[in-house]
Amino acid sequence: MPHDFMPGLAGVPAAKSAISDVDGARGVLEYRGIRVEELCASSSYLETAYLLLFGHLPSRGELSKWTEDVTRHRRVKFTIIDLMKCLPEHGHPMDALQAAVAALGMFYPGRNVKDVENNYWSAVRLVAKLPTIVAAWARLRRGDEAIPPRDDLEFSENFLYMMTESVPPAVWSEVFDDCLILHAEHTMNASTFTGMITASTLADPYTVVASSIGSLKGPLHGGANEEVVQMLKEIGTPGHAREFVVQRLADKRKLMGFGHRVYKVKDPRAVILQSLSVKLFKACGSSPLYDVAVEVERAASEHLDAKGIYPNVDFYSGIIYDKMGIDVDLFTPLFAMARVSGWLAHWLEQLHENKLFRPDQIYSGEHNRSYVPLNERS
Ligand SMILES: CC(=O)SCCNC(=O)CCNC(=O)[C@H](O)C(C)(C)COP(=O)(O)OP(=O)(O)OC[C@H]1O[C@@H](n2cnc3c(N)ncnc32)[C@H](O)[C@@H]1OP(=O)(O)O
Ligand SMILES: O=C([O-])CC(=O)C(=O)O
Repeated sequence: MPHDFMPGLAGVPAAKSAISDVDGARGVLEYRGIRVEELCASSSYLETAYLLLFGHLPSRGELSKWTEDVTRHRRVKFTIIDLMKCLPEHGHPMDALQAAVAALGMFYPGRNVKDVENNYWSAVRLVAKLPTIVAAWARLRRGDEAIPPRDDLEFSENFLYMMTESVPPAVWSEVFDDCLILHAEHTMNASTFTGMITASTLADPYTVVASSIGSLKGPLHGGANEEVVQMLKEIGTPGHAREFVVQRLADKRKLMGFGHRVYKVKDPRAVILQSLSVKLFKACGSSPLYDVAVEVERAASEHLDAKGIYPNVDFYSGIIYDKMGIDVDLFTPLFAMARVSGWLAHWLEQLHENKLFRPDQIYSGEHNRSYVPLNERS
């Protein structure tokens, strides 16, 4: 049967899902029907992860069990830390994260994905351990020891503590937790789709998440948050922003952190992240990067608004992380440790009615050619 070819599968539904929804024309993002603005105002990352994974807001008892389960599984085995110590310290943190997550799967039973109880514990472990791995790598590569998690600290507070060995100011944890909520899920994006393809073979969840991490790394997807801050640093001052934007577009190069396959207005997450950065600056002083970013957005709007290209989730997030002193190449791992709940939600959803992903192709090569022996080839 002939099919229309849609490059990048643009607009082609690849799954039915009740996890999240994007209205790209109005700039609305909902998780399980609840707008992200409301979740940032009232929920926590861990509660939102539960909502994504299990489909409903937890009762008090469910939330306390989930929080306790995740908290008790934050530690990673010393052999994982030893493995990370063997990786080259100049390597990209996304590669270290991918390797560590793939290795995690060798320690835990995950192969029988029909075992619902085991799937629950796999989700607990992955949500719990990714931050520990990210923070451990941030320290190990500088020659410092990894800091073990503290059970008395909440999820985001504990992550920032493991990065620095000091308990962060409350506003940092609040802002960071909202960042995690905003990065937790986003319908059929490339890394989620990658994970679903892997999951469709009934591979274990560690392998699913490791493959999603690989996909998130690329600069057209999660890797853009790192490139945005590099771009803002290169621009240097707000006064240079307009000239930079004009030149970049004249060179037919993309502005990082702008544009989206689905949103044709400013990404609602960029709107919230921008206000979160202002909240952070009120508490601990501004960032020159923010002033540059605002000018880039203003200059870009003169050229890109007409094409429906606006800031996406990656545009303002890095400014927040940079202000917290987090290294630029760790920004995409932060994205991954939030998105793991979305990846796993799609994994669990797909297991209910799994069908192996095996799309078709349109062959554009030749047929019936003869093999030419090596000594007869020109
Ligand atoms: C978490 C996330 O994944 S959010 C996305 C993060 N990625 C980035 O920020 C990287 C920069 N942005 C992009 O590369 C793109 O906007 C994408 C890949 C995100 C989505 O784009 P697609 O739907 O594939 O559209 P595509 O890349 O084909 O662009 C369509 C047109 O808009 C232009 N365009 C898209 N994004 C940008 C941009 N950031 N800057 C300038 N022009 C752009 C393209 O040049 C193209 O123009 P043309 O029609 O004149 O050739
Ligand atoms: O939906 C997409 O294509 C990319 C994105 O914004 C995300 O994954 O958060």
